[in-house]
Amino acid sequence: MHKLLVEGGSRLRGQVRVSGAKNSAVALLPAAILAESTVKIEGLPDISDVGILSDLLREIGGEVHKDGRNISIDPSNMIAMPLPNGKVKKLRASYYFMGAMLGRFNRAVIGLPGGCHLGPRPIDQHIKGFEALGAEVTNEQGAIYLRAKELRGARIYLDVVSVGATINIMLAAVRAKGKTVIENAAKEPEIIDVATLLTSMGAKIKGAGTDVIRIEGVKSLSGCLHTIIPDRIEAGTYTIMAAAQGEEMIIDNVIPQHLESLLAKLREMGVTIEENDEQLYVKPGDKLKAVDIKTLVYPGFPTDLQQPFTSLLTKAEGTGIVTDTIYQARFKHVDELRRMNASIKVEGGSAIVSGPSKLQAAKVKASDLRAGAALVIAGLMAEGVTEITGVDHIERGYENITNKLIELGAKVWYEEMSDEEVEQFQDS
Ligand SMILES: CC(=O)N[C@H]1[C@@H](OP(=O)(O)OP(=O)(O)OC[C@H]2O[C@@H](n3ccc(=O)[nH]c3=O)[C@H](O)[C@@H]2O)O[C@H](CO)[C@@H](O)[C@@H]1O
Ligand SMILES: C=C(OP(=O)(O)O)C(=O)O
Repeated sequence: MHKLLVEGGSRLRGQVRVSGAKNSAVALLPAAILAESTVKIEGLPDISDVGILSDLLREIGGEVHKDGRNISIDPSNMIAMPLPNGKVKKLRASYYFMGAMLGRFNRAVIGLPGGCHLGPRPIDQHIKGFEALGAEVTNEQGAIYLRAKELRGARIYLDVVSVGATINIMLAAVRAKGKTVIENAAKEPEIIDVATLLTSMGAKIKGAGTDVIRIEGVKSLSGCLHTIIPDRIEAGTYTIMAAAQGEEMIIDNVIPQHLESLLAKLREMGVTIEENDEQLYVKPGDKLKAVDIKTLVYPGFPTDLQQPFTSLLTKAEGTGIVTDTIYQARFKHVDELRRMNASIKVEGGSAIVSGPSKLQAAKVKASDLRAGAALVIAGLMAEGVTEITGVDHIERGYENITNKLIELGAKVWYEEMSDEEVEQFQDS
């Protein structure tokens, strides 16, 4: 087991290239189950979630060949193999095997998903959708059993706007008989990306990216070639880093429109940001001004950037209030930032950050993926060498973060943890 060390103080400069979007990749891979010939996806991020999903596709009989960032998946010999345990528990997106396998085989057995612990993460809306399409769904000893004689299109109103439920219902509905309408659908760019792949496979989908998605079921889907969109959360993380500790930075391979809510907030703080088609140029002002943020569904401020943004606020002058309306308990990073001398309290579902604080290095733990990103940003700003454990969370979503940071002039490296440190980590 290793830990990540971050020596604070270096100013970052230069260019960083953003990888393919994790939250697209993790849906595009299971979507390939629905095809009858080879699906090729280009530009995948090299992260552990992608590795695990590729293994799961192999477990059910897929022929998966990975060549750097490109993958080819031949689903023709796949079978409805139950996946009640094991790797499915390691990530959130294994739930997409439910929709995709149901869509292809009319049945599936999938263990309840893992992923970041952000408070309760129910999947009732996914199940509501599968049932509306005609599946019988039971939870037996922590695994979801889905069975249908035949899937039939339906009108489904989501009680909660959910990225996962929207995509999962799309996956199950594209080969169902007749028309499906998903109302109150999520509008995240990753949903459009998945709909684009499915459409290239022959699916009939209208309205992805709006809150009403209409799907006309087709009998079969074929292989295709798809290029993934850039990761707006990775891009946002480096943009926040640039605001926190950059001299001048270019964030490359970005769709700036995907980050409007973040860019607006950074500009309000006094950060200079210029945009072109694929890049952001970021230069922090002499002083940063505190702002409030409230996370919302897309195109609102993304919950996945809330934790990194909280680290940035410790450097700003004044008080900033961070409210997460998607995951009210997504504040595990706050205790760790306080160990680093940040002045933050959590009150009534908001974190109140008073700045500026001179951060000090400390031994801290990444409790989840974006908490890890928040601690890396804090470590870059802090005096001394910050030691971050829980690195596997960070590796779920950030490709090659150390190399990318070193290229920007940061001093970061991995070290093997001692037996005593591993024990302490496991007990904490
Ligand atoms: C793999 C993936 O894409 N993960 C993203 C996805 O997670 P995920 O798809 O799990 O998140 P959702 O959009 O489903 O969750 C949004 C909100 O709806 C609630 N909810 C969701 C489903 C459900 O059946 N019932 C229910 O109550 C959740 O508890 C949460 O409060 O969107 C989140 C919100 O943008 C991001 O933080 C995650 O990075
Ligand atoms: C919460 C996240 O991921 P997941 O849904 O995969 O746990 C995230 O990407 O910030």
